[in-house]
Parts: sequence; C-alpha cells; structure tokens
Amino acid sequence: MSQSKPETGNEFETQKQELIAALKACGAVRYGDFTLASGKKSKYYIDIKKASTDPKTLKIIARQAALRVREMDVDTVAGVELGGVPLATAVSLETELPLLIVRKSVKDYGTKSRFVGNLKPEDRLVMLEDVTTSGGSVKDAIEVVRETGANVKYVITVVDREEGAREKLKEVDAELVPLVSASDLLK
Ligand SMILES: O=P(O)(O)OC[C@H]1O[C@H](OP(=O)(O)OP(=O)(O)O)[C@H](O)[C@@H]1O
Ligand SMILES: O=C(O)c1cc(=O)[nH]c(=O)[nH]1
Repeated sequence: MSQSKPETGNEFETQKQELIAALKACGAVRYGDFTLASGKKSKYYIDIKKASTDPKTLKIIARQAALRVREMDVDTVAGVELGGVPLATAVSLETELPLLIVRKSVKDYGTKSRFVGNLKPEDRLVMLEDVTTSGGSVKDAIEVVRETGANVKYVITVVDREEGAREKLKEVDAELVPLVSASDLLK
C-alpha cells in the first residue's frame, strides 16, 4: 500500500484502483431498487457504511484523503453525522488536524449546538463526505458552518455519483474532490 504522495497521474490511478478494489471487496457496491436521501430512485447503491466499518478499507480511505488534505490550505477536518464522522475521525488521526463533527439537527438539550469540537471564526475546513449525489446534505452543512464565520473550502467525498454535487458545491464556492467517481467504480 502506497503511503507517499503520488507524484504522477499513474500513482493517482494506482491509488484509485486500490480503493475501488477495497470498496468492491467489502461489499459496498450493491444493485437493486433503492431510494436515495434526495428522494431520487436508483438501480445501484454505494453502501459506504460497509467501507467505513471495515478497518482495512477505512485505512485506505483515510490515507488517500489525508494525501489530498495535506495539499489544501486547511486547519480542521469536518464530518457530518452519520456517514462523515468515522471518515473525518480517521483523517483527523492521519493528519493530526483537529476534528469537527456537524450534527444534522440541533439537540434541544445540553449544549444545543450543531457542532462537536472547537470551531473558531477564522477556521478553514475540509469536509469529509461518504457519498455525494445531489450534494444537498453537504451544502447544508457548509452553510451552517459559514454562519459562524468559519469557511469550508473543500469537500472530499469517497464516491461521487456524478449527479450534480460538483456543480451545487461550485455555486457556494466550495470544491468537490472525489476519491472515486461512480462511473469508475461501476465499470
Ligand atoms: O448528496 P446528497 O443527495 O445529499 O446525498 C448524499 C447523502 O446521503 C447519505 O446520507 P444519509 O442521509 O443517508 O445519512 P447518514 O449518513 O446518516 O446515513 C450520504 O451519507 C450523504 O450524506
Ligand atoms: O444519495 C444517497 O442517499 C446515497 C447514495 C448512495 O449510493 N449511497 C449512499 O449511502 N447514499
């Protein structure tokens, strides 16, 4: 397994193939009739929680995402509950950057905050997402972070289904960085 920074397109390709093989081996690629978070129907589903609960696959994701994070001018790694949390935690361990967890909704007791971690207005974040389809879930999280004054510049997604997330994030001035796209994974 390569842990060094890829110097060439070929090394990125080798890494991509390693991740594709791991995703298939852990049973993350499923075919059938599925309804997605956005309400869309799909004939396939990336059961990415199979990947994030499999230590070998999670390690591959964390190392590959960490290589991307080291190229970015960011100081915090964020993940939206639920799927983004194990990924962001693993990348935080790998990069030693602080972790921020974003809740999907506010708890009406305790701290009543959507954030777990130390979020400061000057922070620049990269957000980890497991799958992007419409990009709606992660866009919502970006907006809630930005209300505090902090900024999310990048979103690393393990699998981008290529159904509009890149464009949606561009509208809010955030860059989508997929580790794998659905068209490569389903080849
Ligand atoms: O790009 P979108 O169209 O928003 O779809 C992708 C989102 O849907 C899934 O989350 P889900 O709502 O299933 O939540 P979970 O992580 O709590 O399982 C996935 O983890 C992404 O967050
Ligand atoms: O859009 C979604 O909700 C979605 C699609 C997919 O392939 N996998 C997943 O976990 N969520």
